Amino acid sequence: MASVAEYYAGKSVLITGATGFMGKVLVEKLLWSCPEVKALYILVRPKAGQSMKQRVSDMMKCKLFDRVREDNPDFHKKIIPISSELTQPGLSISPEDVEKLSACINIVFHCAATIRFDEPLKHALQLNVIATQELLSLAQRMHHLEAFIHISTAYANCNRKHIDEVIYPPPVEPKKLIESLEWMDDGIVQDITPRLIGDRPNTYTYTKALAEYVVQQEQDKLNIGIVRPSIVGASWQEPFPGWIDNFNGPSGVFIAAGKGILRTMRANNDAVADLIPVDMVVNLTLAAGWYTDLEENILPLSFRKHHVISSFKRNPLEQAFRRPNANITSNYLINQYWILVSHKFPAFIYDLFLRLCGQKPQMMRIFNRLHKAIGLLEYFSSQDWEWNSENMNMLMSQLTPEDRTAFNFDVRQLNWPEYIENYCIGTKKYVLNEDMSDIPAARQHLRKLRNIRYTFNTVLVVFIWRVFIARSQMARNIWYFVVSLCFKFLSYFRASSTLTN
Ligand SMILES: CCCCCCCCCCCCCCCC(=O)SCCNC(=O)CCNC(=O)[C@H](O)C(C)(C)COP(=O)(O)OP(=O)(O)OC[C@H]1O[C@@H](n2cnc3c(N)ncnc32)[C@H](O)[C@@H]1OP(=O)(O)O
Ligand SMILES: NC(=O)C1=CN([C@@H]2O[C@H](COP(=O)(O)OP(=O)(O)OC[C@H]3O[C@@H](n4cnc5c(N)ncnc54)[C@H](OP(=O)(O)O)[C@@H]3O)[C@@H](O)[C@H]2O)C=CC1
Repeated sequence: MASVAEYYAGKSVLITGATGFMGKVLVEKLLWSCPEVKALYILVRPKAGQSMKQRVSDMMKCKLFDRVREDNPDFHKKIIPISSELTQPGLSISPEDVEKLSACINIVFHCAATIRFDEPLKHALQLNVIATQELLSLAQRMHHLEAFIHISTAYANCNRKHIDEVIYPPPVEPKKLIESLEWMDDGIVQDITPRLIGDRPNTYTYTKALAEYVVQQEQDKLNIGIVRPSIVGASWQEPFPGWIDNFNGPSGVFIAAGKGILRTMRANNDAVADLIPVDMVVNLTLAAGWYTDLEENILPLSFRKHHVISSFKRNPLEQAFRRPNANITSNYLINQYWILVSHKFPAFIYDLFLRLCGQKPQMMRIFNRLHKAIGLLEYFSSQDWEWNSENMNMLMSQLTPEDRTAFNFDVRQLNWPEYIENYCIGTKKYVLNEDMSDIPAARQHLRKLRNIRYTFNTVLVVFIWRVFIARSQMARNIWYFVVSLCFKFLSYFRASSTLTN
């Protein structure tokens, strides 16, 4: 059997979602590790006033492509953008482009999706399900297609506790749902969405489950592979440690914790996050494409510990609101208590301070957004799942020793503390665009915050003393009782230590 790089040599690959987080890393890795790949056709839409060409050209200037650029300054010649809006009929690909793709594509990687948890059902269905159907129809017209790899999510079946490497029956027949939603206006769809998604937490996981079923329906006609990554995080090693470019999933949580905004979160302490580095997911995806005869190919990975706070204390973010420190609890009431004491109260005080300085209050607004985001993630951080991963182990065993290094997806090799440290540094450098040379100033800022906290606590104690103790006889009695008890304990301790000596 050919090595992975040999397999991709001379092949034309079609990628959807290439401008996204995972798509970019996939494009880079293909160019780097499979330099003989013939062409990468990427489906791109114009966005935010930028033309498709401009977007692709900006993407290729990104630091992510540094090593590829150094190795081959003409690498962009292999990337062929195809204009496509996936929510439009026929994916709005021109007839000429359809012809071109039908004639040359060997492998399809379908990464595009809406991953928002609050996406209206109609839109999530349009992009995650209908567009997948359209892409499968296009794939069937491709004369030389060898594999169709669909990126799903390990949470597509999160309504189950144990998830096997199978496609479960869909919650509803996708065709029927599409037909019924067609005539409904957005208001009605919004009203019935909770009933439709049932025991799934959001439209994302619901539509991803439907998409898997839609893909499976074509398994007799195409070589299908489905990859189910769990929570995709910053890169582990490639192209360099810590690459991340968005606030999704854990990244937003990490940043909020690093900025000292997030001080409490509801999570199951025994199963913090099923995190997997993006480069491992990409390696796995490329290996899945190489192993084309596979019927289903479902590959979840998991992670349980976080070292976020200590990492941010070593490498602080600029202008933190408070010192990083987060309480993780599975208890609803304790969490609500900390939200009040550590989120809302400091936000209120800070906004009051801003108002007094004649500025616009902003902290409450930031916390409201944070609570919305954390609330949406809570379902995933508070539960534990068991995933079967036999196919992943089997795939690993099929790789040559060289490929096991070049396309490594063995999560056991990860040094998690080191990975999380690089992840946190990555959020600082690539998401927030902060300079590493500012770290001494950021540390100084944290020291200042610590001193402010000490001063604040002292003032608070004196205040409580004045208000509650100094004015009430009963409080004074309790206070004297506590002090005398401490005094007696100290005397006893001193006497007994003298006796021992
Ligand atoms: C202490 C250690 C604990 C460790 C413990 C970790 C446990 C961590 C468990 C995670 C568990 C995940 C499980 C995923 C499982 C999948 O399958 S991964 C798929 C992941 N998908 C996501 O994560 C998407 C979730 N995000 C969303 O749905 C939406 O962003 C939200 C949360 C509803 C917010 O929507 P919104 O209010 O409309 O805001 P949005 O338009 O997204 O963003 C507005 C702006 O704020 C920025 N922004 C977004 N989020 C943030 C943020 N958190 N902070 C600052 N700015 C932000 C955006 O970049 C954007 O900037 P502009 O582009 O406007 O300049
Ligand atoms: N991130 C994660 O933690 C996880 C992700 N996944 C799956 O991995 C895949 C990739 O996720 P990720 O890279 O994080 O997502 P991103 O949101 O970063 O990327 C989504 C991609 O889809 C494209 N896209 C969205 N809407 C359209 C449209 N209407 N027409 C054309 N293209 C469109 C986006 O293009 P544009 O730039 O134009 O918006 C972008 O390239 C998804 O299928 C997701 O379900 C699975 C598990 C976890």
